[in-house]
Amino acid sequence: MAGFDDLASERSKAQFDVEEMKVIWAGSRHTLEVSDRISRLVANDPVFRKDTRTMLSRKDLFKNTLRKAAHAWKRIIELRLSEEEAAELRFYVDEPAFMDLHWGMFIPTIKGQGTEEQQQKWLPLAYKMKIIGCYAQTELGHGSNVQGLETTATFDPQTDEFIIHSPTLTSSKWWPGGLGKVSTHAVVYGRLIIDSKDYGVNGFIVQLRSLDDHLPLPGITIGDIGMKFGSGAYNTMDNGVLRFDHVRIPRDQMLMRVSQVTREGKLVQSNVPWQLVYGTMVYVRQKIVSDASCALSRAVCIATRYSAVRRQFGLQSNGIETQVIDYKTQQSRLFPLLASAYAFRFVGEWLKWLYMDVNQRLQASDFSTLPEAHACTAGLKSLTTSATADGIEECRKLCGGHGYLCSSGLPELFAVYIPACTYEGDNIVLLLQVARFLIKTVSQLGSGKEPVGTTVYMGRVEQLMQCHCAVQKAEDWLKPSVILEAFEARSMRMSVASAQNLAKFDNQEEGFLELSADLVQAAVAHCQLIVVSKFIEKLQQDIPGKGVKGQLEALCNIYALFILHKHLGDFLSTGCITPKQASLANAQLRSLYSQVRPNAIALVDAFNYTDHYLSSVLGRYDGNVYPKLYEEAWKDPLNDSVVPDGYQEYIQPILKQQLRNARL
Ligand SMILES: CC(C)(COP(=O)(O)OP(=O)(O)OC[C@H]1O[C@@H](n2cnc3c(N)ncnc32)[C@H](O)[C@@H]1OP(=O)(O)O)[C@@H](O)C(=O)NCCC(=O)NCCSC(=O)/C=C/CC(=O)O
Ligand SMILES: Cc1cc2nc3c(=O)[nH]c(=O)nc-3n(C[C@H](O)[C@H](O)[C@H](O)COP(=O)(O)OP(=O)(O)OC[C@H]3O[C@@H](n4cnc5c(N)ncnc54)[C@H](O)[C@@H]3O)c2cc1C
Repeated sequence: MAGFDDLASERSKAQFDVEEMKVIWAGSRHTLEVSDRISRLVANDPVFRKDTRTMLSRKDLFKNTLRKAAHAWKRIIELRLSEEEAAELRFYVDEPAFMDLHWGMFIPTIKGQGTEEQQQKWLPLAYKMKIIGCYAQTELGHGSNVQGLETTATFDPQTDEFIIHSPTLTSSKWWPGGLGKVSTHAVVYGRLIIDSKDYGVNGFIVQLRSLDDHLPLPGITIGDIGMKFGSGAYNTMDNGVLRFDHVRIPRDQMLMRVSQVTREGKLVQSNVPWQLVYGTMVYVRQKIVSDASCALSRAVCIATRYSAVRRQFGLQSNGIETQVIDYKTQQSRLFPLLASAYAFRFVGEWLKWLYMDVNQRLQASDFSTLPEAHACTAGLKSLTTSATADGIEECRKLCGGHGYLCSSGLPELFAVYIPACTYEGDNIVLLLQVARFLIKTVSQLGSGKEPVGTTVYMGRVEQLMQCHCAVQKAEDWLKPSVILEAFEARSMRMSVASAQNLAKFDNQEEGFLELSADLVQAAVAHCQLIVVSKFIEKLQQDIPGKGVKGQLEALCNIYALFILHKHLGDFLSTGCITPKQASLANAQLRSLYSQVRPNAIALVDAFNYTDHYLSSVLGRYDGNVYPKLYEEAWKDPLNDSVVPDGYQEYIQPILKQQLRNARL
C-alpha cells in the first residue's frame, strides 16, 4: 500500500547508521535514552492526548491544559523523575502552560538575581510547587524598552517595605505567561524609587493571589489578556494583565544580588554588573535556540515523510506517479531546512556550553565574557527563530493542500511557534544589540584590545578585507576553509562598511538609527558565520557510526551554500566571491541535494520523534497517510450530524426561495 511501502523502501536505502545519528542528534547516549523513554511514557498516557485541541473552546482548552499540567506533576512525583527527566516530560507534553514560566523563568530569576538567603527562602517553595511563579516584566506600553518600564517600587522607610504601584494604564503588566489565571507569585520588574530618586529597573518577588482561595490579594487587579493567534496553539497559556494599587511587600523581596537596599534606605551596589538584572533573558534566549531546532526538525520531519508518500504527475513504467520528494524544486526547498535543523541543533549545543561557561565565570567574579554571551544569545535567538518560523510555513506549503489541515499538525505548530520571533526580545531589536557589539569590536581593532570568542576572526581584518575566494571548480566549495573564509570576509566587510558609514555622522546615535537596516544585515552575517563555524567545528569531533560523518558533512555544506545562495547580494557586493564562483556554488548545492535524497527519510527518523509528539497525520512514522486523513475528517464535530445545525433557519429558506421572495 502507498505510504507503508514508500517509507519502508526509503528506509532501506539509507547509507548511514540511523541509531548512531540519533545519538548525535540527542547529544549523548544518555540524553537519547532519557528522551526516548520519556517521550514514549507521554505518548502512551491518554491524559496527554492532543488530537482534539484545535476544536475546543478557550475555556475547555485551558481547563484541559490545567488537567494535563496537574497530571504531569503527579507523574513526576510518583515516578520520582530527576530534574532532567521532568523537563523532558514537560517538553513532550507539548503544550504551552504556566509551568513553562514557573520552571523556565521564575525559578531561574531567583537563582540568578536572588541572594543566598533569598534563594534559601524561595527556591524550596518553588521546587515543591507550593507557590507558582511567573515573570512579569513587559507592560502594555513597554516591552522592548525595559528601561522604559513605568511600574514603581517605592521604598517606605517607616515600614521597611516597598510599595508596588501601577501609575498609568500603560504601566499595566501585559503578556506574562501564567499570570492571567494561575500564578500565585511573580517576579515583577519595576523602577526602584528611594527618597523620590529613581534608581532604574529591578526585580521584586510579589505575591499575587491567596494561597487559600486563589483570589487576588488586596490592591491587585489581574486577568487574562484574551485569545491569541490560531486555534489551540498558544491559547493554552494564560498570558495576563496585572495592575497594582499601592501593594506593599517586605524589603527583602527585592532581588538583591545586583544591588541592595538597606534598612536605612541606602542603595548599595555589589560588584556584579547591573546588566545581570537582564540575566534571565540571556538564559532563556540560549534555550530558545535549542528549541528552534526542535520545532524546525518537527516540521521538516512531517514534510519529508509526506513528500516521500505523496505522488504527483510523471507516470513511471510501473504506472505509478513520481514521489514529490524527487522533484528538484521540492528538494531545493526542503533540504536546506533539514540542514538548518541540524545546524541549529549544533549551534544550540555550543550556546548551552557558552552559557554554562559564562555562569561559572560569573560565580568567580569574572564578567569579561558577558558582553559576548549577550550578543551571541541575542543574535542566535533572532536568527534561528526567524528561520524556524519561515521554515515551518515553507513545510506547510511543501505539503500542498493537506498541509493546511489542522490534522497535518503544521498550522498549530506555526501558530504556537511564531511568537518566538517576538518574545524574549523582538528579533530586530536583538539584532541591533548584536550590531552595537560588532561596531564596538571594530572600533577597538588596532587599539591593542584583541577580539575574543566569536569575533576572533576580526583580528585578521587586513587579510579578510583583501582576500580573494580560491574556488575554481564546484567541488572546491566542499572545503571547510573555503566556506569559512567566504563567510568571515563577508561578515568582516559588512561590519567595517557599517562602522565607516557610522563614522560619517557627528552624532553616533543618530547615525545608528539612520543605518539600522544595514546594521541588522551585518549582524545577520555575523550570526550566520557563527552557525556555519560551529557546524564545521562539530565535524572535527570524533563522529562514530557508518556514514554518519559523511551525511553531516553534506548537511553542513548544504546549510552554508544555501545561505550563500540566499544572501548572494552580500557576497557579491562585498567582493568576497565572483559571479562565476556563485554559480559553481549553486551547481555544488544541486549535487549535494542528490547526495542527501536517498537518506532524507533516515535523516528525519534520527530525530526519534514519536507520532504523539509530531501530532501529524502527514508525518506518521508508518506513512499510512490517506486512510488516516480520511478517518480524521469524520471526527470533526461538524460531521456529528449529517444535516448541520442551522439548516432550517438559514439553508432551507434559501433553497425554498423564501428569502428571494421576501426581497422582491
Ligand atoms: C533592548 C535592550 C537590551 C536595551 O537595553 P538598555 O539597557 O535600554 O540599553 P542598551 O542597549 O544601551 O544596553 C546597555 C548595555 O547593556 C548590555 N546588555 C543589554 N542586555 C544585556 C543582557 N541581557 N546581558 C548582558 N548585557 C546586556 C548592552 O550590550 C549594553 O552594553 P554596553 O557595553 O554597550 O553599554 C533591553 O531593553 C531588552 O533586553 N529588551 C528586550 C526585552 C525582552 O526580551 N523581554 C522579554 C520579556 S520575558 C518574555 O518575553 C517571556 C516569554 C515567554 C517564554 O519565553 O516562554
Ligand atoms: C506569546 C508571548 C508571550 C510572552 N510572555 C511574556 C512573559 O512571560 N513575560 C513578559 O514580561 N513578557 C512576555 N511577553 C512580552 C514580550 O517579551 C514582548 O512582546 C517583546 O519583548 C517585544 O516587545 P513589544 O511587544 O514591546 O514590541 P515593540 O517593541 O512594541 O515592537 C513593535 C515593532 O517595533 C520595532 N522596534 C521596537 N524598538 C525598535 C528599535 N529600537 N529599533 C527598531 N525597531 C524597533 C520592532 O522590531 C517591532 O517591529 C510575551 C509576548 C508574547 C507574544
